[in-house]
Amino acid sequence: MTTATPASAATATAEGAGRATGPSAEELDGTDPLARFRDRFLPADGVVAYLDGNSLGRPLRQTGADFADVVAGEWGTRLIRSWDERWLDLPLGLGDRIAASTLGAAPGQTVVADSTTVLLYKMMRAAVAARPGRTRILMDDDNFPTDRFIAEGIARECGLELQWIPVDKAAGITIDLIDEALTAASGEAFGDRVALVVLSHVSYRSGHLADVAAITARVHDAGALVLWDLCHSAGSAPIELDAWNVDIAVGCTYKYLNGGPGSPAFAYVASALQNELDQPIQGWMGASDIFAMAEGYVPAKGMRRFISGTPPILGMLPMQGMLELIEEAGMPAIRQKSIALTEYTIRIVDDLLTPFGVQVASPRDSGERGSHVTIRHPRFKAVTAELWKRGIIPDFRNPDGLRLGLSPLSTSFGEVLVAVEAIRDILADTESAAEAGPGR
Ligand SMILES: Cc1ncc(COP(=O)(O)O)c(C=O)c1O
Ligand SMILES: Nc1ccccc1C(=O)C[C@H](N)C(=O)O
Repeated sequence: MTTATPASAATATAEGAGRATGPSAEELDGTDPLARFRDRFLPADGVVAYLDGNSLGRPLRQTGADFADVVAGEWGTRLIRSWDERWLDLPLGLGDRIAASTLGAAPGQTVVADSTTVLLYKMMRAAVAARPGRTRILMDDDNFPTDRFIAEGIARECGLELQWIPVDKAAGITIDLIDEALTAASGEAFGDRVALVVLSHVSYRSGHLADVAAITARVHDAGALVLWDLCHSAGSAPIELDAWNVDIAVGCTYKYLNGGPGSPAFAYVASALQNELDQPIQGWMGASDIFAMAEGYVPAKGMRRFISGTPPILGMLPMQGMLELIEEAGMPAIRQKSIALTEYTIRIVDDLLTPFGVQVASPRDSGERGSHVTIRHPRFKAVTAELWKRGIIPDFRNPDGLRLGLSPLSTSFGEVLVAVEAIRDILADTESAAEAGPGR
């Protein structure tokens, strides 16, 4: 790694923001077929560039009015009657809508409920119980903390072993890694100790996009179930859960589905598997006859059984507005814009930041990349703090990763340029790291 002097950095600047090697941000914004959608989001005072939609998507302009309508109407006027008229069916109806527009899944396999964490718990517990006699959960060691922590807890609770799959930082989760892990978990037959494999479609750290179809097929060769975490792909990358033969998937709705802070998550269970899975938080809303007030729990047939208690109806509102935008734009165009944004980001990072020793941690092949680009530098914790002061909002992930989250419907190429130029300026200005700022 070579660290440039400010003088060589200035040379990079003089070359311009990638203009030598491709179209400028202005040109890209000018020809962006999805540019019109940006105006549908609420402007944020003092924010110059918002590059954290992979953590919290922006609200739509219409969201405030949508809330006011529901407070006055469905809640304020229809009151308790709204449960029968709409709300009881909303977790499944909205699930079907997310499934159709973003998950490549037929109706009746997706539900909206709980937080991602709670759904991960319910689904992992149900899955391991459906493979009795198998004693291992496999998970990549770079998975998001909540996934890892939930698996640790379930392993302890159920007397199972948690086998970590060591992720190759350069290549992400590959079929070879899965093969090796399943082979290591073989007794009489390939992978026969494994009950469940849990992986993320897009890595929260590096942005690697996993080959879900191929990996799922290999897990099935071992007779195990697979659970995919779709938090970083739902709404930004193509997903074909039915065609890929996925068993179970869970994802959050506050990133690229713009559901707002704490909006409920979704879970998908392939129809053939649904009645085989018994989830551990057996509340009345997932029972076969909700209002029977029965003595004992009998799970509902189908996806309703994965609901536990009263669903957070208000938290489901903003994502409904966002789904309209997604349906209007279509996932193929959204993916195209996502690729254009990440390609542009990598191009100008190469141009402007490589002279400072910045490295691109995300894959360079668009086919292997989700919708954020992670760049690395030892001083990025302090740089992120300074960016936030200037109204430029990416995020920082320990130990040295700065993530540039690119939301296809709300992010402009101009925002990326402003952010990367600011990173260059801060790196040029600061000699040493200041241990401060938002770090997680
Ligand atoms: C891959 C992944 N899983 C899970 C979560 C979060 O779970 P929860 O929505 O319960 O906080 C996140 C982000 O917060 C994530 O990136
Ligand atoms: N839900 C949050 C609440 C507070 C701060 C961050 C988050 C995130 O979503 C983090 C994200 N999952 C990540 O990939 O780091």
